[in-house]
Amino acid sequence: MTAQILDGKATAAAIKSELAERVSALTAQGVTPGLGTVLVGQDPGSVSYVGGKHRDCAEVGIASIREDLPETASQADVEAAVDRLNADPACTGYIVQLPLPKGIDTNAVLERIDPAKDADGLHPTNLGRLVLRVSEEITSPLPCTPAGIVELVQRHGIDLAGKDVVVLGRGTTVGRSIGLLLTRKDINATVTLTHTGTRDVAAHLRNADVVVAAAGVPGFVTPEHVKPGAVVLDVGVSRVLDPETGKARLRGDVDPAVADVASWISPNPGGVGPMTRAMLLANVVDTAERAAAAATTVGGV
Ligand SMILES: Nc1nc(=O)c2c([nH]1)NC[C@@H]1CN(c3ccc(C(=O)N[C@@H](CCC(=O)O)C(=O)O)cc3)C=[N+]21
Repeated sequence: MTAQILDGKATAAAIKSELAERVSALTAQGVTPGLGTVLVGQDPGSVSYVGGKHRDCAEVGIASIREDLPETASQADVEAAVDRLNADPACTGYIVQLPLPKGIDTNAVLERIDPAKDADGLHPTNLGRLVLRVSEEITSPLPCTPAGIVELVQRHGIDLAGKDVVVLGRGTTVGRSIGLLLTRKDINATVTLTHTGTRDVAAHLRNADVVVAAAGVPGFVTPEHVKPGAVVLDVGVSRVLDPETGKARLRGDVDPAVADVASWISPNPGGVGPMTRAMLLANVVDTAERAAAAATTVGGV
């Protein structure tokens, strides 16, 4: 068996064209959504992701605002950049690129983001809303990678209701939040979160209907780990040195041979990464639409 491909690139392109229409409608009302980014330092991965986000914005008509700070930036410098974006009416949503350099208190920075402008959905208020709302509609920004995974799977016609999902990794952007989304009543999956303290990760993996691999360990998930017919999402991104070329290349958490066992697999690159970026744009458009609606309500009836 060879798995079918969860095509993140094509799905993200479809979402971007839907968003471009909503951006046109907003622009016609005199509102231009604007994405801000705070980038501290010159980590090649972060520089490339942030660049990609601004290219995506240009594609759908979202304005871009950049705050690029040196590696040596202090806590106060980073917080001042956050304050500028909070105050800037041209910025309707923004992200602080993670990880921040050592010595910066990441949680203090994330908590300083105006929750109404939180394009990453990582502000405690927005994560808290996700905790509180199990069946009600969610009208606050969702964490981009979990939202992108759900969208990718659903747009390929896969139903997650009743499925056993095993998540690898307890990072902020994926592992710790995806269960909140997958266990909502409209999705209804059962979620097991595994991490470096889990006694027998392989045993959990072998029982999973769906694997979300976000451990950041290249090639961690092998064919022996995967139940035949399982759906496998490869979220991890590591840069590894290719011994043949001597150049760094991207490697996911999933051994490509898993495609012989799984029913569906997300390629990496070309899977969850482009979906994460599309969901970031969706959050920016959503927040801009809400801000426009609030402005109309205040001025009108
Ligand atoms: N505040 C914050 N929010 C994030 O969402 C965030 C972050 N910090 N820090 C780092 C991780 C990682 N991340 C990726 C996004 C897109 C791709 C992506 O589009 N990758 C392409 C390949 C890109 C390439 O070739 O370099 C792909 O998978 O096809 C990858 C990784 C977002 N993150």
